[in-house]
Amino acid sequence: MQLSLLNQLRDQNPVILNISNFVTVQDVANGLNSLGASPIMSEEIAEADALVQMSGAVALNLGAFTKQQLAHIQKTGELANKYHKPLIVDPVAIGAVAYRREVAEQLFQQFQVDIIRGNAGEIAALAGMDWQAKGIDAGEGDGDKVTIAQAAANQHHCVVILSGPTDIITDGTRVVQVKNGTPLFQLHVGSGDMLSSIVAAFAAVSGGDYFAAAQTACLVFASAGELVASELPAELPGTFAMKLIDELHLVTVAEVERVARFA
Ligand SMILES: Nc1ncnc2c1ncn2[C@@H]1O[C@H](COP(=O)(O)OP(=O)(O)OP(=O)(O)O)[C@@H](O)[C@H]1O
Ligand SMILES: Cc1ncsc1CCO
Ligand SMILES: [Mg+2]
Repeated sequence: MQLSLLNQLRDQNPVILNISNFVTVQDVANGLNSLGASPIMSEEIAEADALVQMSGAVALNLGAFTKQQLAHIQKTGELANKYHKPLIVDPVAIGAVAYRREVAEQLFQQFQVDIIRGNAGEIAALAGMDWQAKGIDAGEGDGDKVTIAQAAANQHHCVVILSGPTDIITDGTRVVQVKNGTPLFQLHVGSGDMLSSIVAAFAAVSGGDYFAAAQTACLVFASAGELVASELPAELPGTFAMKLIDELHLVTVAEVERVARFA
């Protein structure tokens, strides 16, 4: 685990270009900003070239797009490849909506993604494995999640993060499991979207080691949430979300090391 990447991220303050969804865009921007990166969002294809060039990494969220926005998403992914910027995709709800899955598969033929971050329902869909996803949620399935994540990584030639109570990070061969977190994450819509953009921020400072970036991002984010939850007097989703933003700013390498549980 390369926790020194957290300090590098804060020192370098990389610009992270996000095509977000309209539901969680502000959480994504504030999560990145609070952690120590510099978010920029865009909905205009005419500025895509300039924005990709100035960015340290690009995060594409497939949460809620129109056909026009899809053209923008595709162009931005192609530009990330052209300018050799780390490219992260969050394939929201592709396990539940066939149209989204087809769109995602078409996009993955237009550009090479470096890291895909999704829940079990989304990653199972990518791997072509049986799973009952439910809307944006992971849903139910009895397949082995490590096998599913490895299959998705091998099929898409990238690092895959299958997030949930345990985050599984794999490049198809190597596997790391981050066991930190809190069920409160599930009570805040956009926890996954925040994680995906934070993965991009770590990728920006990783020197091309996307497996290390993905692990460290998962550990820092889940540990921050766990630290917040441990101080709350009850299950308070609104307070959790607010304090998570605070904790992303405050959390230190030493604090993450103290609570870290991974294998
Ligand atoms: N039951 C849980 N216990 C501990 N941590 C959890 C739990 N569920 C999710 N997490 C954490 O929540 C974060 C987001 O992952 P999750 O799999 O919920 O994303 P998601 O389903 O895409 O969320 P959304 O689409 O609602 O934003 C990760 O850091 C993950 O470790
Ligand atoms: C609720 C919701 N619907 C489309 S995107 C989104 C936020 C989670 O990505
Ligand atoms: Mg999600």
